[in-house]
Amino acid sequence: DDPILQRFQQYLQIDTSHPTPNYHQAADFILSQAKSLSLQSRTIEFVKNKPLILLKWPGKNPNLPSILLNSHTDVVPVEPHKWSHPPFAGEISDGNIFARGSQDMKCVGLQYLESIRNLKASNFEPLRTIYISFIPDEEIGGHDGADRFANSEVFDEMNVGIVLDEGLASPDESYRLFYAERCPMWLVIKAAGAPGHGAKLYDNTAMENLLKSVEIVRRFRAAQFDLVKAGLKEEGEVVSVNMVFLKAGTPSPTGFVMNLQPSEAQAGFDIRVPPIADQASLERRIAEEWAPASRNMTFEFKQKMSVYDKNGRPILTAHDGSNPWWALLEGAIHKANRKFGKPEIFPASTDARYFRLRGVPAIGFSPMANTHILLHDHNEFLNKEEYLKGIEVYESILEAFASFPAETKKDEEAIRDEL
Ligand code: MET
Ligand SMILES: [Zn+2]
Ligand SMILES: [Zn+2]
Repeated sequence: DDPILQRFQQYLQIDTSHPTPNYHQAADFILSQAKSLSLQSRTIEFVKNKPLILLKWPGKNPNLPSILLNSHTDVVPVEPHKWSHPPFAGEISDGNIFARGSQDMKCVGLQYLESIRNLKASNFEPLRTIYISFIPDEEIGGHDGADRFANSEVFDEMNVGIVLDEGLASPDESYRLFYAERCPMWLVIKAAGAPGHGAKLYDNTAMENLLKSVEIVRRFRAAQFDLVKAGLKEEGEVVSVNMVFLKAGTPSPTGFVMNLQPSEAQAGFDIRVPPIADQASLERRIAEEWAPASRNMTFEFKQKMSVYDKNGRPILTAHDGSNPWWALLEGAIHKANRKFGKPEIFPASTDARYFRLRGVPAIGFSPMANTHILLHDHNEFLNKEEYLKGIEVYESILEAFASFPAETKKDEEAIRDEL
């Protein structure tokens, strides 16, 4: 009956899973929390019925670039019957809190707020303004969420100097820190071919055309995976390709027509491309080898983002001496008696890329050590001690970030503009 855990459970109990996330209920909950914390709040609907909640804790020097703590309110769907605990109850069993979103990423959203609650209770006053955003639609690409937000006047006026966004759990004792992420390319390839009798052997059927491609894609996948298995590359440094659907056949009332070779077949792939990869050559490979017109194939992208910014530079956040926030973050984690690994490229995708694209440094971090990676999996859970420890860690981070005096280039510019 710890009120901190009860608040986390309350948030987890709101079903914000796609395709029908209950965003309004989540918004009401966040707003009630903001009220209890005396934070300023506003609700912005860049797209109707997709509220974004923006909270603000004003700093003593409002001219300094601010800190943005970002999280998404939506979660991926569940197959409830495959869960050992109901996915929207937030039940605690053996000290583990079970729910969709317990790792990805309702934990982080509420840890931000709980750390602010503690800092306020200790009379901490931030030098820099702290914003906390709760954003819709991350799990379906962020187009009506972070993309709109990062490109809005609201965002410009916030003068954000650093964004914190989600990371990944770590099975060992070291937290993981992310300076970049792979970009999604969701590819559908389609094969066409002459239909015919199920008993006839002939060339150029849709199924054969598709399977040749699937074989080629699988070879590429294996080669990339081998680099990781051999320890030559990290997970986030290779191109991942996974087949996520196969669709073909002529439906019948009892299943599929068995003596007819279909005239169309398609397959879908979730591809993730690191910012250090040659995306253009991958696209050529897709057009020439994975879906060649010569084999009666076509392709389309359901989602595609460039790994480069408008100047052709890979989208990443500096993690060397040129980015003082990185050292501050490491120092703050250290001060909270936790360890961290070397900077990584996030293997999936997050909203952070939209902020990085605007030239704002963004670090991916979810304070979950000693934790199985269960995001998007059945029985997602987070240990309650680990959750509580994360709150402490954010206190340490916010103390460091919000007290950071004017030393970055952007700070100097802000102060010069003011004079
Ligand atoms: N965060 C989700 C993922 O990585 C959605 C990203 S949008 C393509 O799958
Ligand atoms: Zn997430
Ligand atoms: Zn996710």
